[in-house]
Amino acid sequence: MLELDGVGFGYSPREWTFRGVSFKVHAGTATAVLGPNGSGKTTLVRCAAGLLSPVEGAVRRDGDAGYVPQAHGTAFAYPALEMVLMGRARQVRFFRSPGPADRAAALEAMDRIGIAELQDRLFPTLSGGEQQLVLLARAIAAGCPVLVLDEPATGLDLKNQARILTLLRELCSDGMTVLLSTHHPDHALYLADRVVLMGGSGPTTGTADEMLTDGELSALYGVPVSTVLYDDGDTQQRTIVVHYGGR
Ligand SMILES: Nc1ncnc2c1ncn2[C@@H]1O[C@H](COP(=O)(O)OP(=O)(O)OP(=O)(O)O)[C@@H](O)[C@H]1O
Repeated sequence: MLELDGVGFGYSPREWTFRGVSFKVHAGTATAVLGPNGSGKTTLVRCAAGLLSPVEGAVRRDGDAGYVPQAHGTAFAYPALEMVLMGRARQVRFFRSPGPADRAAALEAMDRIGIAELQDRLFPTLSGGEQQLVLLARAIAAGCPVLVLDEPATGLDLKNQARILTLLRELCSDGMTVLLSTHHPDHALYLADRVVLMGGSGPTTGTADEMLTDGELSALYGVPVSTVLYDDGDTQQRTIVVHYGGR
């Protein structure tokens, strides 16, 4: 479980990035944070993960949160497996090196995401999408009950986006609490029970079904958006169509 209660944050004393954010993510469910560039999604998920302290309000979690940042360059040329092993830091006692169980957990996480073959590659030599997958494996290897992800699909090709969405659904089925920010309303429609919409007149929360409507999405992004149904195996799934304008 992850709960935000009246959370407000500002990078400077006189300016709020957002105020009054309240929502609860139950174990076994996912909540998606959506909004335009600069609306405060990264700031909000960093508050939720405990990486930023709210100026007001409270964040409550069942336990530690695994955090997946947007892929970023690092000065340290560690092999990918060592990057994933860093996720095990909580399990490794002071002055000890990671043991066989930690290596097994790291490899299992890489295998689950389908990137075991990258284990010996130096992290900075990986593509942006491959780095993103390694950072996800690191958070999964940590074994935390709460997973917070900042735009996890950014830089991923369509197959890897599908792989991550399927994996996140599986993790929810395993009982994990998932909060993610995303620029993909279709990913929120696929994955999330509830959404937080940033921007406009301030953050609003509700179920994905009631919030992700043509009207709300068009207003949120300032461009006409329609939701449409498609057959996805045995189920019908909603996705979005953006009206770019005819030529
Ligand atoms: N370290 C910082 N110091 C000062 N202002 C910051 C800092 N980080 C972000 N901001 C500002 O806070 C606001 C929210 O930024 P944030 O990165 O949370 O938005 P976002 O919705 O994640 O954006 P994007 O979709 O572009 O990634 C922006 O106006 C940004 O310029």
